[in-house]
Amino acid sequence: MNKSRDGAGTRRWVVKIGSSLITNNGTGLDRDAIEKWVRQLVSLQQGGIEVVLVSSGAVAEGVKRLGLKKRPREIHLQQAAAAVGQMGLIQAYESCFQQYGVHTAQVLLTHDDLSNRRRYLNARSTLAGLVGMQVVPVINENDTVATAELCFGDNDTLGALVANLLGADTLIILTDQQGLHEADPRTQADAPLIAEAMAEDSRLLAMAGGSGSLGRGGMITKITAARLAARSGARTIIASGREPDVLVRLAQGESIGTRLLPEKQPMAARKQWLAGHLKAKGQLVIDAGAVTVLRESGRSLLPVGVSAVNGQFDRGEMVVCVDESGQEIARGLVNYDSREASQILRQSSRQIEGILGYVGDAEMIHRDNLVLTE
Ligand SMILES: Nc1ncnc2c1ncn2[C@@H]1O[C@H](COP(=O)(O)OP(=O)(O)O)[C@@H](O)[C@H]1O
Ligand SMILES: N[C@@H](CCC(=O)OP(=O)(O)O)C(=O)O
Repeated sequence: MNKSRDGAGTRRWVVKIGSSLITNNGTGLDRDAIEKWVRQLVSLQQGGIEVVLVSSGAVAEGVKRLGLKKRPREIHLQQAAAAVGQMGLIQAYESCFQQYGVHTAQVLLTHDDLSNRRRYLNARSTLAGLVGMQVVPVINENDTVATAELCFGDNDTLGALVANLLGADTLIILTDQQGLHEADPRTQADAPLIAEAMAEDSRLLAMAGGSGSLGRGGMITKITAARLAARSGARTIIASGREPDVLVRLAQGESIGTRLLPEKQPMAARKQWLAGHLKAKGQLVIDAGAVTVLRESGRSLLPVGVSAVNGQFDRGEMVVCVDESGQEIARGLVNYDSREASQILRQSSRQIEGILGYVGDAEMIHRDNLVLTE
């Protein structure tokens, strides 16, 4: 088996910690448990794995801080509790990571942030910048602005969308059960654990029940998240966050919990997603040198290779790259809007700042966001 599929050689992991797990019997945060996960996350990072954390717990901590008896039913009060509790959640992670000299960054996202093309690229660049500097992003849903229609509804989905965004190879969902069982262990204690399945396996959803009292998604959203993560080639592991050294052991390739596998490897899947799911908004005409570089070396498209810009598009939208005879060569997510692209075409990347007045990306389209037309 490919090493990167088996834990030890894996490069980028999104680890999601659920509400049911992070609370101490429903009363605020379980700081001892947070300490343990942080120690493991630092050890993964030291082992060369880029780590991004998606953590729930804001509402649970807010409920405790506000002295409420239980999670309020009204959405606006849940949002208020989340705003209060997020302070404690971030404080807990920040202080634990600081013991190891590791910086953390608070990132609050909504679904809208990741479906809007410009914000998608911005979120991607910021998160990639953070992990590149060995900072651990601690992501949560932006509950203050996420309304019922807009919100992720659960952080499992958020974890999967972040895995898509960053091209992560693994999404780990830590929860309060050993993994996905053939039936909800709360109602059927002896239901066997599923060790491995394809994320798309249609039998899985029938096994999943709803959430416990604290979480929102239950197993249904974890399976849906695994399917979403698989679209960009990430495998998902659902495991118990109470299992000693669970993250470290997973990184060593130990089989713990439930593995839900994608059909395709990350890069192939991401490119298929790019090619198939987005509508092209404009066109870049590229010169013969750029055609060769794209086709033969798989490199990024630089402004210097662009000879004309057709149509109107925003940063982050899909554009088609054609050669000077109009034949399609590739398509990809463009780093500049059509007005900026027209200003910097045929220019070297070093000149972008002088022309636009700010430092943007060196590439017109980064190679990770570019798909060659067959
Ligand atoms: N088939 C299943 N296997 C395991 N757990 C299940 C299953 N169906 C439903 N569940 C429930 O899902 C819960 C975990 O989901 P949830 O409460 O949303 O957790 P989290 O807050 O970690 O996301 C478990 O406590 C369990 O009772
Ligand atoms: N943003 C909320 C999300 C909670 C949530 O959906 O939790 P989970 O059951 O872990 O998917 C919080 O931090 O409390």
